[in-house]
Amino acid sequence: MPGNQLAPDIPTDVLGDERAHLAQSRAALKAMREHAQSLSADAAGDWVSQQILQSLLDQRVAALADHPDTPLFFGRLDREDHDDLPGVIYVGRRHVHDGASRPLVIDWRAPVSRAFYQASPTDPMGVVRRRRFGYHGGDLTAFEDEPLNEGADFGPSQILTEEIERPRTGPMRDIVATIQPDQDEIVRAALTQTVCVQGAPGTGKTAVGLHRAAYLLFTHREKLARAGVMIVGPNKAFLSYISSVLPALGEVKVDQTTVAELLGEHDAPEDPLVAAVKGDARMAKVLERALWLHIVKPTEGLVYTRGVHRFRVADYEVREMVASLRGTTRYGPGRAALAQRLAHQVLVRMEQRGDSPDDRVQDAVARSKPVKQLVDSVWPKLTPAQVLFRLLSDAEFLASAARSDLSAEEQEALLWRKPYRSWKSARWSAADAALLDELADLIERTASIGHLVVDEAQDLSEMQLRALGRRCRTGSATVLGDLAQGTTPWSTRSWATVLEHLGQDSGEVTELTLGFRVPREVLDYAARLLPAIAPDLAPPRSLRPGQGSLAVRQGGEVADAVRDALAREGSIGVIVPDGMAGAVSASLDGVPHAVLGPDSTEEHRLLVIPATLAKGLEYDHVIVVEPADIVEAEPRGLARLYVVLTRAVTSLTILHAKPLPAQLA
Ligand SMILES: Nc1ncnc2c1ncn2[C@@H]1O[C@H](COP(=O)(O)OP(=O)(O)OP(=O)(O)O)[C@@H](O)[C@H]1O
Repeated sequence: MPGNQLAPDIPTDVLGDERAHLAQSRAALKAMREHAQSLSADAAGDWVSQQILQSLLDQRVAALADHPDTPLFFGRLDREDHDDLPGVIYVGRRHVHDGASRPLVIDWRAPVSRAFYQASPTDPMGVVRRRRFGYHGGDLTAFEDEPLNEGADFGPSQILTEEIERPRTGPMRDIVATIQPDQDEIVRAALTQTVCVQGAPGTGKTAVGLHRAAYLLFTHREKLARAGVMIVGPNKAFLSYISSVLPALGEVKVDQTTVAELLGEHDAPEDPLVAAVKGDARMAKVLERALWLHIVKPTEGLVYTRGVHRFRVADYEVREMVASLRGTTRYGPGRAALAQRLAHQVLVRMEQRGDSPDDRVQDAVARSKPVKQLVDSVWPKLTPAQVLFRLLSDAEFLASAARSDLSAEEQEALLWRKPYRSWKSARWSAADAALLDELADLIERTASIGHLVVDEAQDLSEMQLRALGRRCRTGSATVLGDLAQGTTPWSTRSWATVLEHLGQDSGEVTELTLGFRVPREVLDYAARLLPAIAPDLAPPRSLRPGQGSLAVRQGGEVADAVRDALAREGSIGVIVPDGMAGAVSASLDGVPHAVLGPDSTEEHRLLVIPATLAKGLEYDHVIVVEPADIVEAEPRGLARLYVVLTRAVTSLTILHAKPLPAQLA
């Protein structure tokens, strides 16, 4: 029996039977949806409960929508029959059952579906035969059978090959039908396990991160519905590119955001060297000291008057209270605690006089004017902006906060050349945003969510990682990235360091090594840059041979290369040095296209892409203009070029007038 069977030589009655099962499943899903629509929220007692129930019912109805352009299932397992589960299982995007609660399709995330991704001739996991379906629109068009009980290996799946060779149009699609065993391991790792994935370009890191979010939401629905799941990507254009994947998997309640959106959209320009100091984790200690330096040693006690009586708390007692609170609480709650302790001491005095005040009296004393005045003078109310403003404008204050943690040169670099007049008029940089966030957390605890997925994590500063780490302090994270694609002044060289600053030291580092995007010829060419940018990484491997996918032309015109690409199928990205975007766009006069911006969300078949925005994206045909200028433009220009050269799915054309960088020549 052949390992693979594909249309057109398949027995049509097999496909006919499978189509009948699909039709039956569709009808059952329709009935499930109609049933959900018929349920009323009126049963809930009060108005608020009715609204909540109605919203849950609406979500349920939306989740039961049938998408006519994808079939309800993409795989089938025929199992050895020695448990309670059905002998035949159809694996799809969601559960579907008939009127008698008999499962017709089982969610890909259910434990029993795992064998669809993991079973192999050496470990069949109770599966006799795995069937994968090919489809066009919503219709089944082919199938491929793998007998798993015969011990023989059956080469690469043609359905997978067709899926990854398919021309790309529009936003990223889910990969649920073709998740590979090593990817599946990551997707299904336990919720408590933080996973860090190092992977060469196109190995599916982003795809895996998104599917992991969907898997966790399914498996721990109740917990994560409460605690929340968040995806953090490099910019809005990237988020727009990945935005359809989770909704297609039925998950609509996941926050997808950028670091800038999360920490505050501050963008005052800044010297990269200054940004690098601000991004260093040593700043955490400096900020902590800067905040607590605002506490003033109490020199006076408290006098509280009630009627004709005066109650005193001596200055040394106030000093003791402040000393005992310092370091045991965050700054904000510390203020409230000091007020309560002062009030408590007043109550003790009242009791010593023979009064018997209750808790309400203590609260009233804590809120009274003399207590507030004393707390404000000793433990002043502060905002993050006030503290950072002082730190960046007052050399003496910076020196006392920095101690020996920052060198004199580093302190000098941190101080604003032209200080702002007040914290209210200060303009903050992206690096400042992480410092403000650190201070905010020192003042009041940041709430933690259940699970955080961080993409392109190699580009985050230590302080940004700390900011993200706080947001999953009591949860876990999926950290995705590629050390070779680090382009910021602070890009990391080690995942252990990333996990440490994220506060997830026990995270497990794993690697994806097989590329699904970039043709081998292109990937091998780009990998010539690796010894210069990430000498410790092994060269990436590609699943796709892609003969003839690479063209390097000296003196070629962009318009000609674009015309050739337009004659073929699929999307086209013209990636240019940032400064050339306008000129290249002008040279395409009359050819419909758009220039990608950091906030772009519309779709275009032909895009001009500034090199610094290309990260994470992919196009069928990529035209890279003037690599030497891309390298020249920034300190980690070679890494930027590596990113740019690895965006192509089908073809890469390089146009250059200047000599190519030595590594590529
Ligand atoms: N198992 C798979 N089956 C089909 N397609 C896949 C699979 N894994 C990844 N892909 C596809 O490969 C392409 C690259 O995936 P993805 O963008 O997730 O890679 P990445 O590792 O994040 O790349 P980069 O480092 O360049 O950002 C995407 O089109 C994705 O859909």
